[in-house]
Amino acid sequence: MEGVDHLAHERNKAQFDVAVMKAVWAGSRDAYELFHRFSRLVANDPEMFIPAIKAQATEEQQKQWLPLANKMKIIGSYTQTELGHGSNVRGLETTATFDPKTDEFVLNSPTLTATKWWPGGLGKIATHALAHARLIIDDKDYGVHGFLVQLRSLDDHLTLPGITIGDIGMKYGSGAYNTMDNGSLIFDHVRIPRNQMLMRLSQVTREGKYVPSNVPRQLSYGTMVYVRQKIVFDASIALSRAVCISTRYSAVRRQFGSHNGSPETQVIDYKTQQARLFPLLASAYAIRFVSEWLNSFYKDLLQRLEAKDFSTLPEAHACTAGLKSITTSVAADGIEECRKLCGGHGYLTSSGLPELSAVYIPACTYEGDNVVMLLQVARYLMKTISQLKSGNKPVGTTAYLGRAEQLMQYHSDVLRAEDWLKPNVVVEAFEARAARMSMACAQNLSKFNNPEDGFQELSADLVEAATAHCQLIIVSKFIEKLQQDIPGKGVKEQLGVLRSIYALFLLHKHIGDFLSTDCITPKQGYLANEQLRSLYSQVRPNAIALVDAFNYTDHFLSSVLGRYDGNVYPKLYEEAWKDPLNDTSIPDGFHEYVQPMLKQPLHHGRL
Ligand SMILES: CCCCC/C=C\C/C=C\C/C=C\C/C=C\CCCC(=O)SCCNC(=O)CCNC(=O)[C@H](O)C(C)(C)COP(=O)(O)OP(=O)(O)OC[C@H]1O[C@@H](n2cnc3c(N)ncnc32)[C@H](O)[C@@H]1OP(=O)(O)O
Ligand SMILES: Cc1cc2nc3c(=O)[nH]c(=O)nc-3n(C[C@H](O)[C@H](O)[C@H](O)COP(=O)(O)OP(=O)(O)OC[C@H]3O[C@@H](n4cnc5c(N)ncnc54)[C@H](O)[C@@H]3O)c2cc1C
Repeated sequence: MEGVDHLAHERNKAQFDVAVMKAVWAGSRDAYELFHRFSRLVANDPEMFIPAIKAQATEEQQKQWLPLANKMKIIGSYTQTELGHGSNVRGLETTATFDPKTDEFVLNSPTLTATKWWPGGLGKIATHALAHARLIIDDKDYGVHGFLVQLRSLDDHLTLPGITIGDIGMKYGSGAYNTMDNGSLIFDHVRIPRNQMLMRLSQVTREGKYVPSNVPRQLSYGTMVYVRQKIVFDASIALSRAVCISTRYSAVRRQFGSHNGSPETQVIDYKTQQARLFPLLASAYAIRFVSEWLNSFYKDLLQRLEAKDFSTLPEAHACTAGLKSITTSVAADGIEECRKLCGGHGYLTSSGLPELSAVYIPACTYEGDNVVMLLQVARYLMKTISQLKSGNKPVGTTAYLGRAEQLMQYHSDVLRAEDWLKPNVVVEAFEARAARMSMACAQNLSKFNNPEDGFQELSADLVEAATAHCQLIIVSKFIEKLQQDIPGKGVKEQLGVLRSIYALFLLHKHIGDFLSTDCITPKQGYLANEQLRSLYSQVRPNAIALVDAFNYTDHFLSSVLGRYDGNVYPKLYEEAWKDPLNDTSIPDGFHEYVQPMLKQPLHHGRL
């Protein structure tokens, strides 16, 4: 019935202050501004064009271009990827050749594979591109740099001479990503003034002299680092949306278990449902907290860069690349799991889950393919280990590698299931697993004469070691979050349950790593799983309140299964009748195509 809260009985079970949990989830205000930018972003993506100008343009260039971009007087596209290269930025083929006679750069797409391909906004709407091209001066190739190129007239929006632009066509399913005009672009000797090369990091003088950057060349990749840390926050939004829908529906849905006319069992009470759903609930909170930490780490990096302090740049790259990879994979797989947790109705568009999945899953690819990103983390870990011998003391997220020798001797001292609730016990196990996996890779790498051959040969193991490292970061940041002062009845306790679920679920899922590295015994692994089951029972009465704390409106969730009031069946039915197919009883085409078949005379009893 309208106006009745069908989940009130669930909400009354909450053992914590939901208002406080809402505040803990919301975290810093800018997270929500970001979210609203994200919802605009899928329709357009000036959000990369502007950060890129800030990162790569001189003050003077920023003064010229930022006001135009901020006021949408020009619409920009971050135009880096090509038909033939996306991951390998240093392999991009578009050229920007300096012409000293006219003090211009000539942009050209020398091959088909040099066609710019995928940039958001490029297909129909962008008037300007921040195009990444190989700087060529006197036939010398100086590598990839950024250039501002006008693509379309600001009067009639027609493409300018030498510019061929198109949309790259429909993408995965009918998802909302098809509202994004990812485009293609071919340059045919397009001339731009020299001052439209972004020259904050390196310059080209009027005489055509190349002035190399006096800061790490990787700063030119700064926008990607910025977006990757944003994407981690985005993963917490996407996963929490799906978890909210599937948790509420799991409390509404009843199937089997009726005795003597009693109501059937709520599917949320099945242990298998809990074992699939509650780790995702815990992961949503874990990703949110690690995104908060990463954002503050990134802001600290920016301050350091202002002071020409590049000391945390390598770690920032490794953390943004690795956490982007891990969290988008967890979120994408989690959204699909949430669809399955809703049974048949999860496959309806009106559940909101197919659309969420279709829009979200490219996050595993854009801003860096997830495997390529983990390989970057692996490079960083191997480099960190190689420097141990020279006495280099790792700090920050690799500090545990400074204790590698000790961790190589580690054996968990867990005796009882509840020992796994102790944060230090969990962190030690995760540190030992990550350290041993990385040390084993380093050990194997040392057997190769050519380190690059070794890296390629061992890349699958290296990806697993990088994954273990990133999972350790997320577990550690969840633990650190709970060391903060968090008010509110039962809030910290509930978050503690989620923290333990997150960690022990990972331990159970990756039990092979923990056993093969001899960090824990099979018995200790068994106790962890025992503890996990007990934790699910502790979350159960709070599940609805924990997803209410995401504070999502029904409009935002756009899901009949995830409605706040749990009034699912009438709304499912109502939603179905909105389908145009139900405007008529007899479907189009029946009389032309189906009825003649039905009317065919029977021959000897056969059609
Ligand atoms: C924008 C969002 C704003 C807010 C919006 C709201 C919410 C946001 C949420 C989500 C966003 C939503 C939607 C976004 C939608 C679409 C956006 C997608 C747009 C794109 O999709 S846009 C193209 C992205 N396309 C890539 O993502 C290419 C990936 N490919 C690379 O990134 C490089 O190709 C790499 C790194 C693989 C190899 O690069 P390479 O060959 O040059 O380097 P190499 O491996 O040789 O390493 C040499 C030394 O450089 C260091 N190093 C490398 N990279 C560094 C970095 N970034 N910072 C610092 N150091 C770095 C290494 O660690 C090493 O260090 P060392 O020497 O010490 O070992
Ligand atoms: C929805 C969407 C929006 C996008 N928006 C933009 C945008 O606005 N601007 C822009 O410039 N680009 C954009 N892109 C492009 C995106 O950044 C690239 O697709 C992404 O970086 C992956 O590169 P790729 O396509 O070359 O993948 P590839 O690298 O070709 O990946 C193919 C396979 O090769 C593997 N692989 C590649 N290299 C290695 C290696 N060294 N070792 C092991 N395995 C490897 C990968 O893991 C993957 O399995 C967008 C893409 C999508 C899907």
